[in-house]
Amino acid sequence: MGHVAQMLELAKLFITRNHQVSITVLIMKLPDYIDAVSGPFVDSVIDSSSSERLRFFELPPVDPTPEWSSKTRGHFVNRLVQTQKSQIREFLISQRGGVKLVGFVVDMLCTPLMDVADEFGIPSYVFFTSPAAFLGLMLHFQFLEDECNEDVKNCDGSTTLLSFPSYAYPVPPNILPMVLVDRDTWLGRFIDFARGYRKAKGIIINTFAELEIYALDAYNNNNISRSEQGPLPSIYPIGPILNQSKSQSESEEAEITNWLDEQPPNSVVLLCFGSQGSLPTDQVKQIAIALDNIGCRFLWSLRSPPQSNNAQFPGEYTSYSEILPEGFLNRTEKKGKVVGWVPQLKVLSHEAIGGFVSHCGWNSVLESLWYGVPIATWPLHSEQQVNAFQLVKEIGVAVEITLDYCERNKDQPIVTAKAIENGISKLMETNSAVKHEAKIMKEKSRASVTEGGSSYLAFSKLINELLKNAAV
Ligand SMILES: O=c1ccn([C@@H]2O[C@H](COP(=O)(O)OP(=O)(O)O[C@H]3O[C@H](CO)[C@@H](O)[C@H](O)[C@H]3O)[C@@H](O)[C@H]2O)c(=O)[nH]1
Repeated sequence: MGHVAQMLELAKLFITRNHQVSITVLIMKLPDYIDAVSGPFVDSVIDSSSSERLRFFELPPVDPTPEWSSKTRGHFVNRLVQTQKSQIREFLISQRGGVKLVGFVVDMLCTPLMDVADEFGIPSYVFFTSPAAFLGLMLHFQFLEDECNEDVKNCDGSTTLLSFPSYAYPVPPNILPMVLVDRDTWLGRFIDFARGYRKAKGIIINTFAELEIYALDAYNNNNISRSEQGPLPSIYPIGPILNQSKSQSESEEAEITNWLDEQPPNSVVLLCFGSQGSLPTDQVKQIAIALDNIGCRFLWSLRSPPQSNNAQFPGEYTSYSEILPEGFLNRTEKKGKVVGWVPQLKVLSHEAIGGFVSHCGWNSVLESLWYGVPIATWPLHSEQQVNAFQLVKEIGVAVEITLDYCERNKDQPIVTAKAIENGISKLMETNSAVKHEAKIMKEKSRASVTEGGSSYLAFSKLINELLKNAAV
């Protein structure tokens, strides 16, 4: 979701900002048992957004296959990429003699598809939906591999802090993304993605200059690369691009917003762990105990483990009493609400929200800062641990519940109710430094996309470059 929604928003931004450009979005839905959230979401976006200048082209899906499991995932992804390449090739052939194709924009995890654009002489641009600091780290992966960096190899056990050009502070090795540790399945693939970034004509990134000063300076000064690798492509920090699409019915949304309307300003803590975020039952219980003890108002988006297929989205329980401590829902009825999916952007915009316990997916971070809501970090997977670290140490808009809760260990440690209570109390303190910083970032994020702001200008530059491609 964190990639699909933003790609669609980027497409909309292109046609709003320029009247010459038109966009075709190529999209392939995955079988429901891999991803049941984005399929219905994409359908609703297609219905509401298609226009003469914004077309959607659905690539036929790869056969549903029994191959999908954590062991065979790599093989499945290879097959997926090969299928997509041949389908995109056919699509491009069908466009010959029609409009001039000025650019091919690929998601940050789809760069192998750039080969097809190369065959047709179309310049490729990468759309990077994670922070610029993480882009720097990805571009650094190859060195770590080449140098067989022992600290990184043993990062689960090591405590030696590691310096990376795109992070302002040395990084504890145990928070590095799983892909660096899982050498057999993922590292090679991520190094390949990063090779794609170097080959691209430009990297469009969903961040803004004022938020990631350190990482963007490191990139622009070419500190991330080695001289033999040549200069990096132009980078376009054009964010924040926010997920404006609706993924719920009016009545489902209203149930939540009506409840928020009844709460005092800045009194409610939102807990939401992203589109895929689910936690083990024991962990859910600890959160409930913390909320019970702390007595703070809360809105909790509670999703079940992905293997369950209960409700509209896998990841929702049919009954919360299955999992929550006895009597919890009754005891907290007046001050708390437990739901499945939340209309997150709308919720964050509500004056009742005073803080956000988040998995630190980058879109959630940008959405929170857009409304000046401070964050308590609870990263789960992907690059979320390093995002959390950056938010706490460098940007100063978040307090830490945990920085290293992750899927890396089979025996996942449970964060105790006490630690959760401490984190939420700090988050909800009035006049705290993180609240203040989040408010400042709200102003900066809005200024960046207003005419003349840093992201506005970066987007103008991108469009000008695309139009120059049209002239070639
Ligand atoms: O109940 C929910 C849950 C999620 N969302 C929306 O779904 C999106 C989630 O995006 P994000 O916060 O980035 O989380 P993920 O979907 O987990 O994003 C993936 O992609 C991100 C961008 O690359 C990475 O930063 C994350 O680590 C990776 O997990 C956001 O727009 C949310 O507003 C809702 O509206 N309601």
